[in-house]
Amino acid sequence: MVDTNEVESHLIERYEIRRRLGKGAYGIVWKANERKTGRVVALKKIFDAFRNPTDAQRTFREILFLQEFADHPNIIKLLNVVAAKNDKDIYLVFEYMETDLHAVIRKGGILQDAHQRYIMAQLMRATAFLHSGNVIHRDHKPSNVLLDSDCAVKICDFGLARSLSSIPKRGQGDDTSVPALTEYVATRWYRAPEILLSSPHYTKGVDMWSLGCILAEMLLGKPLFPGDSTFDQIEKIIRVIPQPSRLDIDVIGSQYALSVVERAQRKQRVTLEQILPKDSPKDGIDLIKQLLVFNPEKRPSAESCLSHPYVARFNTKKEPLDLGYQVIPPIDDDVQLSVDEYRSKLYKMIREKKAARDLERERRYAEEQAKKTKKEDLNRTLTNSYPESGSATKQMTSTGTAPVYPAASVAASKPVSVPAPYRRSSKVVAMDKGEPSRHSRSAQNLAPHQSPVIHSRHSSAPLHRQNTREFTKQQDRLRQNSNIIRKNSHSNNNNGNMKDADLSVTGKVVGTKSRSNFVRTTGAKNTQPHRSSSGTYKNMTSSGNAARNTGSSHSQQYGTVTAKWLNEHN
Ligand SMILES: Nc1ncnc2c1ncn2[C@@H]1O[C@H](COP(=O)(O)OP(=O)(O)OP(=O)(O)O)[C@@H](O)[C@H]1O
Repeated sequence: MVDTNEVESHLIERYEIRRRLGKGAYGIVWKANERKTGRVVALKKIFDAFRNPTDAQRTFREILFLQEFADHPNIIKLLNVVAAKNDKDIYLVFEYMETDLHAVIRKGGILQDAHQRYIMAQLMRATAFLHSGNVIHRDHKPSNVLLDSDCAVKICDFGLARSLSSIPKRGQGDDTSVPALTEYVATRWYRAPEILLSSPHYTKGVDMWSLGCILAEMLLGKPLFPGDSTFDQIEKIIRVIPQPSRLDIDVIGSQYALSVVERAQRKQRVTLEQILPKDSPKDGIDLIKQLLVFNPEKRPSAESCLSHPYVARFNTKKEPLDLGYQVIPPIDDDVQLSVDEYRSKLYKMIREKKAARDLERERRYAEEQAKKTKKEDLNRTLTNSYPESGSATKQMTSTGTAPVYPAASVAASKPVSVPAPYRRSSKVVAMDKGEPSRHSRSAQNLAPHQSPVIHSRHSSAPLHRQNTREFTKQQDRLRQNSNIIRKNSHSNNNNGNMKDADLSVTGKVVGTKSRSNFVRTTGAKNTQPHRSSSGTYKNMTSSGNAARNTGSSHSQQYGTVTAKWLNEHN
């Protein structure tokens, strides 16, 4: 049973809440139906979105970047933003996805080699798109990789994303004159060494590192570097990756790096091949090795990874890889504004974006209408050029009919064509009608550009499964898994209060006592590092932010190596 008290009445009027999908550090996500259209959506309620400047900044970033990157098929689409009446909470309406990569990996035995490659290819494409806008996601991890039954990937959770345009780069200006590049509180297991070592320089390489960890996790079936403290994390990394040279260490510009790395090097080394399953694909291991190198400058870009043999087969080149401009946030990321400023800037940005979108829709509609009219006129002209059809000259003069501009809402309801293999929504409709083609695909036997199907959520599609017995088993497993995940999620989250201890088995961390101090309790995922609700860059000099930390040294527990830590451990 869904506790609809958690959702305000003006939302209930628009959305029928079906069930809870997950609960993250910042809110709850439900599956819902938009009453007007019947469309299935995911409704995320961000509790107290403007509780303090740090949370307000996170909310601002999440919405800003989601809006900027909405046009990529591998990035979750934000359909709507609805403010709560209390002016505190905020509701984000997303397209719905069935599960996430963390849940699928944890279940085990579901992803075949082709699925893994296809997932990586999509992650690379999404990341290349973000990077083309000069933005880093900074929180790539399996639970932020949403999946559907076609194995289509959409990355979510942009709360930590950051534009590089506002980040000082080496050699530009005096490092002491810019705000300290501060603690980075993303999930520890996927965190690049330079972040762990408090480098003041962030590059797109931080995302590439996380992608290497995700690929290794898919092959291994569990996290590659499940560090239980910052130093343990560094140690686990250093014993596996190639030894960094002095230059590699210097490159990240961290004053702690050399001593910490030297200390970590005392641990017995182990190779990736020894850790990963024996039947791991060679090209997959090669890609991981390229991504998991100490020096961020030596990691390949997302775009160049798409030519790597591990993913090249799934590089469809159908959707844009280049945003075409750099995203420069209207607010400097290094300056923290007041809660009210963030709120009013956010609402203004949403209004402006909406107006721009409506205009763009009208423009596109007008363009289509003009094309249609031209085509019709041409047809008429051709028909009339036969003697019995009348005068061609007469027809020619009728071209150029002024397009009719429809209301934006009408234009908005026009279907958007999405290139294969991302035509999930149209395929879902087709499947109900018994479309045979895509679902008879075996994961091993794919032609270039074909997507492997994980499972179908439509039990009424037997046609597609006749010659894919093993696949059917997988599909059932995933479906069951999905049900278990959702069920457990529901039963475990029976109290909608973010402040109560809770565990969602969708693999999301859920809040305990307060959002600034939350822990996982049991299970593999539960030992994952915690994220502070501040979840963003935090100025180390800011006492306000420090106060939100967990009491002990937050940076030691979740963030980066500090001078204090070094003193205590050397
Ligand atoms: N569009 C969606 N469709 C289906 N499920 C979703 C969708 N968005 C989120 N979820 C589910 O809800 C979970 C929490 O979502 P999300 O990561 O956005 O929340 P969060 O509070 O920012 O999480 P975190 O604790 O990682 O910061 C996801 O892991 C996923 O299982």
